[in-house]
Amino acid sequence: MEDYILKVDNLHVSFRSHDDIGEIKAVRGVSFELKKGETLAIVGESGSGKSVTAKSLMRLLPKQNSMIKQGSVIYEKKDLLKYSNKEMQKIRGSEISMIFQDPMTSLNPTMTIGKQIIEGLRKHQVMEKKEVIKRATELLELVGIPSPKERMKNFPHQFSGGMRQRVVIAMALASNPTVLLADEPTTALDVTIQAQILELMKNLQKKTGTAIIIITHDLGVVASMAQRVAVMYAGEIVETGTVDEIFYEPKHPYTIGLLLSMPKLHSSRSLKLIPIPGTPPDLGQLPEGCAFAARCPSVMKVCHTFPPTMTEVSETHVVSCWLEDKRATRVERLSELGGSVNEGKRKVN
Ligand SMILES: Nc1ncnc2c1ncn2[C@@H]1O[C@H](COP(=O)(O)OP(=O)(O)OP(=O)(O)O)[C@@H](O)[C@H]1O
Repeated sequence: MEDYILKVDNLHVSFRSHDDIGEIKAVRGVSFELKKGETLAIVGESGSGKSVTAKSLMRLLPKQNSMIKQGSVIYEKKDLLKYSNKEMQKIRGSEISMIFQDPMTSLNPTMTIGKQIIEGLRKHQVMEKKEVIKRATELLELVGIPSPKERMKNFPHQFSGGMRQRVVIAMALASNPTVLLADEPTTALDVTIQAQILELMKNLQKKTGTAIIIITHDLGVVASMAQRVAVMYAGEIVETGTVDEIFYEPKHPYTIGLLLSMPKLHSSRSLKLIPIPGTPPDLGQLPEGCAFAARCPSVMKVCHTFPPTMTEVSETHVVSCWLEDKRATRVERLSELGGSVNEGKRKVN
């Protein structure tokens, strides 16, 4: 029996460029599985395609300039990419919910919080008025809003940023979704509130068994929330593994660079943060070989010519890098994180 709830296979998403002649390849062959009740983190630099991936699953991409070119998103044995808009509307917000970085994206500023939650509940279930009000109040209580009955009468601007995000979580979880997509849900919040919101999401997940995809560039969030991590670079997943595999045995030079450039994991002040030199490639003019080659401290000749394919490191750990590919001759491995490989030994069969 399949133990995944969602399976994304070879997803390709492009945008038409502003001048209307080029193609921006924002997502290029993304594949992953989400298991029941687990949390998968998608990490990567800004512009690596994390949000576009999540929005594709929800079919929330802008219609005017985006194209899902290839791939499938299997949920409940059916491909969501083949659903009609009407069918998708039924799934969205009920079986699959999404939380965005800015809670105001999901809230209507002109409607009271109570009315919005009630409308959300009624969209997906037939409920008596009294029952629906009771459920809405319970939801606000569940996410830690004090005096929920009174707060139902307030408008979004009468809540703080953290409280608004709690309301959005309450709305997203109102229908007990099987999958929750959380796109940078705590980025806009201060550290204490961030910790509270993450704790809240974890507790709710324990109760409901919801599987979560969390998009973040904060490795502290990954460590506290996720069991597995997918690392994205220039529209591709370059490495996937358990949190321990990614944090303690990263294989892709980009993952290593990402870990070294992030402050959250360094408890000791003496450790210097090392930014990844260079910038990601233009998604409208991608290089022939590996998209990371131009920035890679361990680059080999082959990397500039042929794109790498996925190599299995363990049952749970895969990486798309020539350094791990048996077809490339053995190269001197990085002696320490961030070190560079001896240029003279970079030869490929
Ligand atoms: N509406 C759009 N129109 C044109 N191109 C877009 C659009 N949205 C995204 N893109 C392209 O897709 C790329 C990936 O964007 P995406 O929002 O998925 O990045 P991200 O990894 O989520 O970054 P961030 O962490 O900053 O949110 C962008 O660099 C951009 O080139």
